[in-house]
This record gives sequence, C-alpha cells and structure tokens, in this order.
Amino acid sequence: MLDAPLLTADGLHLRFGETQALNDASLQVYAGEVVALMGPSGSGKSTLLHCLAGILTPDSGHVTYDGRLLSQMPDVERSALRREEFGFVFQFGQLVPELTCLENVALPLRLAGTSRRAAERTARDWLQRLEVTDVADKRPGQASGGQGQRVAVARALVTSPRVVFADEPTGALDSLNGERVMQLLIAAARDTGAAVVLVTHEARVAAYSDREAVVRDGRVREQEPVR
Ligand SMILES: Nc1ncnc2c1ncn2[C@@H]1O[C@H](COP(=O)(O)OP(=O)(O)OP(=O)(O)O)[C@@H](O)[C@H]1O
Repeated sequence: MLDAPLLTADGLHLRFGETQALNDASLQVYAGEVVALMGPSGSGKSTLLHCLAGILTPDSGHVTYDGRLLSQMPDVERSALRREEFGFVFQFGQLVPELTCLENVALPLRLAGTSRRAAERTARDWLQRLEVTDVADKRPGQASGGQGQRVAVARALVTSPRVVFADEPTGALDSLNGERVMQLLIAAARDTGAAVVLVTHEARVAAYSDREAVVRDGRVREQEPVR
C-alpha cells in the first residue's frame, strides 16, 4: 500500500476578482515523485502551484504538507517551511542581480544560519553538479539564460528540500538548453529524494515526470495513477 501523500490539495477554490482561478482543485503529491501540471493557458496551473507552496492562500479548501495544514500555520512558520523544506525554480531564474551566482546559490543556506565559508563550499559543489562553475563569480546578468536557470536549479536544491516547485523552468530557453536543465533538475531531485511539482506547457518537458495531471478551468481533470 502507498504511504500517505507528502503534499495534498483538497478542494481548493480561489478567486481573483471576477476570475475563478481554482474551482475545486485537488491533487496529491507523494514523496520523491515528479508530477507535471499540464493544461491550457490560464487554466490555473500556477495558481495551484502557489497554493501548494503556501505562497497563496485559497479562499476555501485545504493544503496539507506532511500532516500539517498550511492554512493554519502562522506566517512565520509557513515562511520557515518554504525556506527549509521547499525549493523554487521559476521561468526567469529570479536570481538576486547584485550577488554573484555563487552567492545566489549560497543564500538559502546563509539564511538558514550556515557560515559563509560552509555555505559557499556547498554552493560550489552544486554549481559543479549543474555544470556551471564557470559563472560562479559572475553576476546573473553576465550569465546566459541556460546558465542562469542551472544556477537557479542549484539554488533550489542546495538546502536538500523535500519538494521543488518548478513553474515553467525551461519556458525561456531553447530546446537544447531546456532539455539539459530538465535532465539536471530531475537527476538532482532523484539523487536527493525531492518531489518535484512541475508546471509546463510542453509535452517534451512533462515527459520527465512520473505522472501528469491536467488542469482545466481551475480543476484537476485528469490525473495519471501513481506508479
Ligand atoms: N494575481 C492575479 N490577479 C488576477 N488574476 C489572476 C492573478 N493570477 C492569476 N490570475 C488569473 O487566474 C487564472 C489562472 O491563472 P494561472 O496563472 O494560474 O494559469 P496558468 O494555467 O498557470 O496559465 P499559464 O499557462 O498561461 O501560465 C487566469 O485567468 C489568470 O488571468
């Protein structure tokens, strides 16, 4: 029998003004699995991802992480959870432009209280793993799009999170760079045992997942069975 899911969305509703972005959306994510959220533009994929990550709070319904209700957690606790147990990769890297790539990757560890020296050592290992040590001392603006996304993947995984949320992580890359970023992201997640919630339009990117869930009109309409 399967263990309980690590992360669950249960009957989420969320409205932005007149737009019903989520309309009874439910999803289960199991430890270590890669789930791709597919579906048309505007169907609610990113909104669902943001609710699962505790960035947005649904109007109704529940998100449960490791047996705890996200909506009932005090803000401080939810922020700590995001920092310590979740990693994020967005479409446009969202690295801190004033810091070097190495400092960007070290930042989550520094925020968790790791010394600068230890954090930068671990960050360098991650840059090596993502094959971007050559940009370690450059600022993100001096790196290519593909290099920047690899740095963003390193930053997302440096704290060994249990869940990585990736919203169109290859959306701004050409197909060759996109493939490589996906291979490296998935390999790193497999190695560390992180689950991945991946939003993508591209079947080629979704093919890296264990399971696809299709979001339409704010609801998860089809969900492949857990393997
Ligand atoms: N902050 C916001 N304010 C107002 N409306 C929003 C906001 N965020 C999302 N929406 C609306 O909610 C709906 C769902 O948006 P969402 O970004 O979740 O869709 P999506 O499936 O991720 O789309 P895409 O594939 O184009 O990124 C859309 O109609 C969108 O315009």
